[in-house]
Amino acid sequence: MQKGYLTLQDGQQFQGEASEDWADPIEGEIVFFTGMTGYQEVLTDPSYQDQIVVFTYPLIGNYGINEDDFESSKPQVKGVVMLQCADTASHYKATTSLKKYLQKASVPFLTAVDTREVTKAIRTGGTRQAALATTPAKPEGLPGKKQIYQAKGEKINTYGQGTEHIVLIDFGFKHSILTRLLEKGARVTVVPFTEIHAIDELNPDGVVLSNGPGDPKDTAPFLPKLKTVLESYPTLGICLGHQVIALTFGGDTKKLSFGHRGANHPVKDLETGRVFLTSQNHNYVVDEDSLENIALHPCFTHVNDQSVEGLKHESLPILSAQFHPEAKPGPEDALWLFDDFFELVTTTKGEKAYV
Ligand SMILES: NC(=O)CC[C@H](N)C(=O)O
Repeated sequence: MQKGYLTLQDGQQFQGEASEDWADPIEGEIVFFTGMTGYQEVLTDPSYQDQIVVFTYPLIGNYGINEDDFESSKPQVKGVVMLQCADTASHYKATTSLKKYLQKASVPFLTAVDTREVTKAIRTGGTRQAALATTPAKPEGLPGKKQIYQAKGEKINTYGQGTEHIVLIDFGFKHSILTRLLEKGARVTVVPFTEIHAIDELNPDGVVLSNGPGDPKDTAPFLPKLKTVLESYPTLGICLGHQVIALTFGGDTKKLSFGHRGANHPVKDLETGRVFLTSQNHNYVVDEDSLENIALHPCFTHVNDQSVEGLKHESLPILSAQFHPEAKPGPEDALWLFDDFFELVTTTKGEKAYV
């Protein structure tokens, strides 16, 4: 068993055991996820691209990896830090163990790390650059700078046969968003955000802006076209998609110190006062002060830190959520957001009033 080291940008170091057949140091932005389960969805969610994920739950991997819970075709994380990782996959659906899955995909991981201490360090000093290596090594890169999703070369694809035609703009979408839209009976065309100019030819009944990695402000070159899309079709924005909607209408985003990543984040609906639990994974939030003189208004807020969790447009059929209504991993308490969106789609269908 070879030793492994996690070193944070400020020099704090944590020792553990390194995964086999791995020698090259890696660097990434270190973040922590607090859910007890859901590691497969986390590892394959493109929003985690280039990040090193620390799982705060002490035992990870006990139900293995299955064929149903992939959010994309491969692990997207740069590295993984755990206290204990199960060698055996104890679930009837498991097709491989977590360790074998990560090793096969050449994703380095550390075990036997005091993940509680690492999490405290991230909570105190914030999300930042870190290195994983088999010898003590300080990260060289700049803290937290990631690129938005590299969608180059990806094609426009249509799924399902439904009557409502939804265009899902892909900033690095989770498969479960597509699945939820198909479950609602939609026909869904996935369009890489770099191909957003093609949207009008597709004549959609509604548009969904997906989640995705990186700083939402890096989408700036696409915002002028996005504005015409938002003014033309009922739209639902999820996570990065929500942040991008705010930016399009002149709002601003800011970075949280250590983000929200877990499966039990309480969110309040400002209209009804109702609180529901949500699945979350983000570093950035919409800056509430930036919304004062624009046509978007907060409709949901985070109960723990009062950050903006959702927006509604005052006259256009636009709805957005910072949390993940599709869940995966996490509670399905907010699935109704898709119903609200489809209501916007069906009530405005055929109306050319704002087209
Ligand atoms: N899940 C997401 O879409 C994340 C959005 C953005 N990359 C953030 O970290 O805030």
